Amino acid sequence: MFNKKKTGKNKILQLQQDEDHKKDLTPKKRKLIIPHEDHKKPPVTQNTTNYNDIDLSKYSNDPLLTSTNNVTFLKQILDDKRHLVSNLDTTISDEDKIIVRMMLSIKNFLPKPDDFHITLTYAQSLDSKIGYRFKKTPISHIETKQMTHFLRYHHDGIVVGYNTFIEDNPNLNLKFYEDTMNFFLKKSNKKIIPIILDPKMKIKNHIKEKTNINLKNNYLNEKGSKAIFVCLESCFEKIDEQWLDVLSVPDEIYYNMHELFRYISERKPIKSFMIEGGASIINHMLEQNEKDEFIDTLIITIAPIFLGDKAVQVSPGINKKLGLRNVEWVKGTTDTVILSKK
Ligand SMILES: NC(=O)C1=CN([C@@H]2O[C@H](COP(=O)(O)OP(=O)(O)OC[C@H]3O[C@@H](n4cnc5c(N)ncnc54)[C@H](O)[C@@H]3O)[C@@H](O)[C@H]2O)C=CC1
Ligand SMILES: Nc1nc(O)c(N)c(N[C@@H]2O[C@H](COP(=O)(O)O)[C@@H](O)[C@H]2O)n1
Repeated sequence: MFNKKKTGKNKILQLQQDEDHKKDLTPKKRKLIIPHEDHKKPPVTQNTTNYNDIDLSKYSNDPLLTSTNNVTFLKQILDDKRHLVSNLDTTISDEDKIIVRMMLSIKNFLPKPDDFHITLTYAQSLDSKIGYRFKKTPISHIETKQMTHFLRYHHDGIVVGYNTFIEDNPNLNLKFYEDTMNFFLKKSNKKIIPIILDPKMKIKNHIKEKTNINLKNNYLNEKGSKAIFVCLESCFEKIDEQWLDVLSVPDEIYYNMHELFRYISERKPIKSFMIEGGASIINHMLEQNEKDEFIDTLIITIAPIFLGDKAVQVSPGINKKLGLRNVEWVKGTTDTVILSKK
């Protein structure tokens, strides 16, 4: 994941990696087959419309849409272009589609079935900010948001820190699945498991005070899985709530992120973890990854915005330059996504 200093053995290793990296960059004409439930049906009348011609701006002037608007926005696109989308059972070139191209670009960065895998992913501004306090801050464009949901689809568990749970009241589900993914993936009842890192078990008081919790509503309305709150063994208390389980972790393991995820995966049906944030969790992971390369994939969406000094910042506590290797960039309409793997 990170480039090591080029000395002695490391230098050879790095040169080898550079060579491998060059190979990765060799332009290839990829044949893109979209998994689709109608895939085997004979092609319907070929439509020559280029998806790059879709005028996204007519749906909204502001690329910074809220999650809810994103869904509406997407529905509009799909409704308008349904006749085209239903023809996706042909082989297509990646120039032809905007959202599809994003999803396909991350194919080589996805977890392999049944492998233990850790993905760290988040969306940031140009000034490395990931949101305002207590205000769910849309950063990603519709395409990159879609890509994130596609990523979610390929993981068993989605992880956030307690502050993100409190400040964003997130859904952490596959809400775009029904809207879009049906067009790209075989139908499945796949649900991702929300995991909240809550060492001190603050959830105990929170549920007494707050009733409108999206994770709870989603579970009760069958729109999401039962959440797992992960706490320190020394802080464990029983909670009798249908929508959540509490997993206690030995105190000496808890803050070692690699060991923590291994511990969870040995006790829950979760092999692949997608960690979305917030800043403390991201910083901590990046810092620990420098010594123990446990992050398999790092995917950062960079949006063409500044959020300013009041926003929450990602900046690991390191005192040296840290580079990524095995890097690919994917350019969207407004955002750019950087992908890196071990
Ligand atoms: N743009 C994006 O992609 C995302 C943005 N966010 C934003 O991040 C902000 C929250 O970030 P933070 O305040 O930094 O909180 P956070 O979400 O990182 O949670 C921090 C809390 O997690 C717990 N924790 C458990 N293990 C930990 C560990 N190893 N290291 C650090 N904390 C650990 C502690 O209770 C700690 O107080 C919110 O404003 C949210 O909107 C969150 C996720 C993604
Ligand atoms: N990929 C991405 N782009 C943004 O613009 C974001 N604000 C976030 N935030 C993360 O997504 C969570 C919200 O998830 P739901 O849409 O409610 O399922 C939020 O809590 C952050 O983790 N991510």
